[in-house]
Amino acid sequence: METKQQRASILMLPWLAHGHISPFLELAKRLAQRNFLIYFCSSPVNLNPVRETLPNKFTSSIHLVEIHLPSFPQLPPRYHTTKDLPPHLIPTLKTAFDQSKPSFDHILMTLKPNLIIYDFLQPWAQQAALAQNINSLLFFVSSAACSSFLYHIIKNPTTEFPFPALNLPDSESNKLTQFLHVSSNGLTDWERFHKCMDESTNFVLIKTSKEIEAKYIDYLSSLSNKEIVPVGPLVQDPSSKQDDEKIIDWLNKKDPSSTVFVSFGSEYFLSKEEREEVASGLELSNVNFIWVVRFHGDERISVEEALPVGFLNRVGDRGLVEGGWAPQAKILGHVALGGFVSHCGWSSTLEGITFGAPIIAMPMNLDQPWNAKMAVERGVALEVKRDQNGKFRREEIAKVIKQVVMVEEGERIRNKSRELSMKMRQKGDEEIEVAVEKLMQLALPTEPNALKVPQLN
Ligand SMILES: C[C@@H]1O[C@H](OP(=O)(O)OP(=O)(O)OC[C@H]2O[C@@H](n3ccc(=O)[nH]c3=O)[C@H](O)[C@@H]2O)[C@H](O)[C@H](O)[C@H]1O
Repeated sequence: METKQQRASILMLPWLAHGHISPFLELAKRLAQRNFLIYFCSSPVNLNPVRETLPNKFTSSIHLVEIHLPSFPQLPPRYHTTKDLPPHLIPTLKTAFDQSKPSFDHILMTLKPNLIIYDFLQPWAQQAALAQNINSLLFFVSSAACSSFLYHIIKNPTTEFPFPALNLPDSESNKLTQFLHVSSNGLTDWERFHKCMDESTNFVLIKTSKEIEAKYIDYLSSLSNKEIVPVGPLVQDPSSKQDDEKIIDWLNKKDPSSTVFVSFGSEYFLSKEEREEVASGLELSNVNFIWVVRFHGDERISVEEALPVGFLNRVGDRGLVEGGWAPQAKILGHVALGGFVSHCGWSSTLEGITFGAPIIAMPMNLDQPWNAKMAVERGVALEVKRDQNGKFRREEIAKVIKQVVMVEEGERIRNKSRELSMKMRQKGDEEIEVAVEKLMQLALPTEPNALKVPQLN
C-alpha cells in the first residue's frame, strides 16, 4: 500500500517586530506552498494584522497561534509588539517574552510540531524544543554583511574585519554596536544572538542570497562554525491585497524610471529636522517622488503639518505624500520607478535589489549602515553622506537622487540594478528549494538516526 507522505509541521516564532514577522511570514508561505503545515506563533496584537491580510489560499496551511505574554504594569497587551512601543520599554518586552516560555511549552505539548524555527532574541525557544525532543533552528532575518561584522568584532576584536567595504569609522560602529550590549532579563542582545546561533540544530537559515552576499555568508559560517543556509530574498508578493489604486493611478501617469519612492521602514520615524531636509532635498532634486511619511503612535500630527510650509503646493503633481502604509513591493516594481530612497532596513534593501530599483541609501540605525554599504559594493546603491555633524542635508540628498535618476548619470547604476535583479530572482528560487529540502529532512528524517536532537534518556 502506498504510504501517504506524512505532512510535516513547523512552528515559527519570530521576534515581536514587523521587520521580523514579515520575513517569517514570507518563509511560512513558501513552506506552506510545499505542503508543510505551519503554526505561526506570536502575540495577539501582532497576529491581528496577519489574520486580516493572509490570503485565503493559506488559511488551511498556516495556522495562527497566539502566545500570551505575562502581564507587566507598563506593558499592556497592545504593547506586546515593537510597533509604537516607547523605546525605553524594549527591554521590558524582551523580559516579558522570555517569561512567556511556560505558555510556549504548553503550545509545543499541544501541537507537537516536527520542527521549530525561532528568531535571534529568544534562546529559550530552543531550550523548550530540546526539552520536548523537537529539532529547532534559527532563521536570521538580517544581512550576512551585518551579522558577520558583529560576530567578528565580538570574537576577534583585535583583528581587522577582512572586508574593508563594510568598515565604518570606529565612532560610528561603536555607537551602532552599543545596541548589542543592551541587557534585558540578564542577557545582552549579543548573548541572545550568539546562543541562538550556537544552539541551532544542524544549520542556520538566513534571509539573503549568495548572489549578493556569498563572501559574508561564508565568513559568518567560519566565525560561527555553523552551516549558513540562504533562503533567497523572500520578497513579499506585490499583488498582495492593499488599498493602493490612488498611488498606482498616480504612478501610471509618470514617465518610465522618472520617480523615486521614499520610505524609512516600519519603525524609523524621521525627526522634524530630518523631515525638513528630506522634503527640501526632494524639492531641490526636481524629480517625481512618492514619500510615505510615518509617525510614531504618540505623534498627533497630520502629513500637512509635518511638512515645510507651502511644500505640497510648490511640488504640485510632481510629488505624492502619503501617511500610513504604502504597497512598497508594488511601487518598487512599477515601471515609473527610477530610484528608492531608503533607510536600508534589510527587507527594503532586498526588495530594492530584487525589483531592480537603484537605492539612494540613507541608513539610520541598527544593521542599516552595513546593509547600505553591501548594496553600494554591489553597484546598486549610492549612499547619501552625512555632514560633519552627522546630519543628512538637503543638498546632498538632492545630489544623490539626481545621480541615480537623471538619465545620463544614472544609466550605469540602473543597468546594474536590472542585471542584479534578474540574477537575484533566479538564485533565490534555487536557494529556497535547497532550504526546503533540508528542512524536510530535519522535520521528517528519512533515516531513523537522522534526528540530530540528542535523545533524552
Ligand atoms: C529586520 C530589521 O527590522 C527593521 O525593519 P524595518 O521595518 O525598519 O525595515 P525593513 O526591514 O525594510 O522592513 C520593512 C518592511 O515593511 C514593508 N513596508 C514598509 C513601509 C510601508 O509603508 N509599506 C510596506 O510594505 C516593506 O516592504 C518591508 O518589507 C529594521 O529596519 C532593521 O534594519 C531590519 O534589518
